[in-house]
Amino acid sequence: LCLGRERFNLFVCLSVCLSAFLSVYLSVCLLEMNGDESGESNPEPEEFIALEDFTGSGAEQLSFAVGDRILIHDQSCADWWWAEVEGRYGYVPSGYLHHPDAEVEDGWQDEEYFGSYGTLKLHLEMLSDRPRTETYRQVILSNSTALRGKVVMDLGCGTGIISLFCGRLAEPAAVYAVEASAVAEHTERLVKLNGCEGVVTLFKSRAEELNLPSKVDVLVSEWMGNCLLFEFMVESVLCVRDRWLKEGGMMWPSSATLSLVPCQADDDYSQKVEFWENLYGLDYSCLQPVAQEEFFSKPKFSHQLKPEDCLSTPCDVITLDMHTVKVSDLEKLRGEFQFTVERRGTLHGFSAWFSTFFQSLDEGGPTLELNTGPHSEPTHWKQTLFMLDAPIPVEEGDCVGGAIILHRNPVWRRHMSITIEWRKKSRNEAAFSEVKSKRFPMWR
Ligand SMILES: N=C(N)NCC[C@H]1O[C@@H](n2cnc3c(N)ncnc32)[C@H](O)[C@@H]1O
Repeated sequence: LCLGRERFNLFVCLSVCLSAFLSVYLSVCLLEMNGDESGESNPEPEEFIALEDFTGSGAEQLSFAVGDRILIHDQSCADWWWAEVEGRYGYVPSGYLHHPDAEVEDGWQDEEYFGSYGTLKLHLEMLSDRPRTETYRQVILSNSTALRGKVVMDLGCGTGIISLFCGRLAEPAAVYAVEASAVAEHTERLVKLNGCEGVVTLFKSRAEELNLPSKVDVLVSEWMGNCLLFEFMVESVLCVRDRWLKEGGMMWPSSATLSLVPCQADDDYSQKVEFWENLYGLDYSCLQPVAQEEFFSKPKFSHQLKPEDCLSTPCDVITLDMHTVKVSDLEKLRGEFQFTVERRGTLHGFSAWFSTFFQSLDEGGPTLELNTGPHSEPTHWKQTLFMLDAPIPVEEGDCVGGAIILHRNPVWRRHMSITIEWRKKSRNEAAFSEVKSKRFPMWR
């Protein structure tokens, strides 16, 4: 009986503890569930990055620019989230936002990027570009004496032509030729075929992952993309500069500028927009806005700007000093401009191009320049055309002011968007028009 009583007491004890545990557990679950529904479970807002500019409509929606940090307070609705941007509250479209921790399979798209350089196609285009290739040859030739005994790195050497110029036209102590794509297989043979194996060492590697025998005196690279920065290979150049260039070492190019000019583009406008006005006697004009969006929402690469289509004297809007510019500077670059229109015409848009400059290793020696603008011998880059949505008639003496903003894509790291802001003041008016702007993704 005694044993029975003890067992009974034990049973009662256990069941009381168990029911206490269950009621605590259930209340915690309920709290958590309730918390999620009312959104109170995450009192801390989550930070997202804006992938695109967004202009909100009405008081309820927030406007923001690509790259802005957006605090999200409530994601209960799928498409519109309650957000805060710099102290302002409102709804934002969730599709425009990217969570910094979300895995992007490969923001650098390296497989696709280096794959594109693994065959001869792009190297043929670059090597066929005489102004480009001859400029680098002249840089090596005019610095051949000063290069004696120096250690040079050729970053992104491709088939190795700049390294071979060094080996054949100068007497450097060593040339480190660095190439990450499959074209490096051919570079090895080219170095031997041209008798440079004694001085040129090939590194088949991404430059950022290099382990070199020594630092270098000169870092030479042909890294420029459309609109100067597209591909953002320049980031690799700056990372290698910071890691492997000796104090006081030389960067070739030493500096780079982006130039801009307001321009006419009659052919582009007539072939892409006016074309729809009267088609075999039929009215297709309702397609003009569709054509505008399809053909003019992105920049036009390889545009051949004719000098007579320039409405003003071009101006340099952005300059990079390759010895001092930082990778973080590349996130957002802004350049202002103020053009005086030099002849009556139609402002269809703006054209951009770049120049690179190569300081001499000799004190006081000549700086060499590769200019890809409309007044120089055409290169494979040609120029980039940014078409506005509506042509603007202009007269001599009118003023076109504004800014160009290069915004690096926070997710797709080889891409950027270029926003052009502009306003016009006719020669007989005192005030400028309101500022208009258009954003051109290149390409994301
Ligand atoms: N726009 C250009 N001038 N592109 C040239 C790019 C050349 O450099 C190579 N390249 C680009 N980035 C890198 C890098 N980080 N490491 C090594 N090679 C590179 C690329 O494979 C191609 O051969």
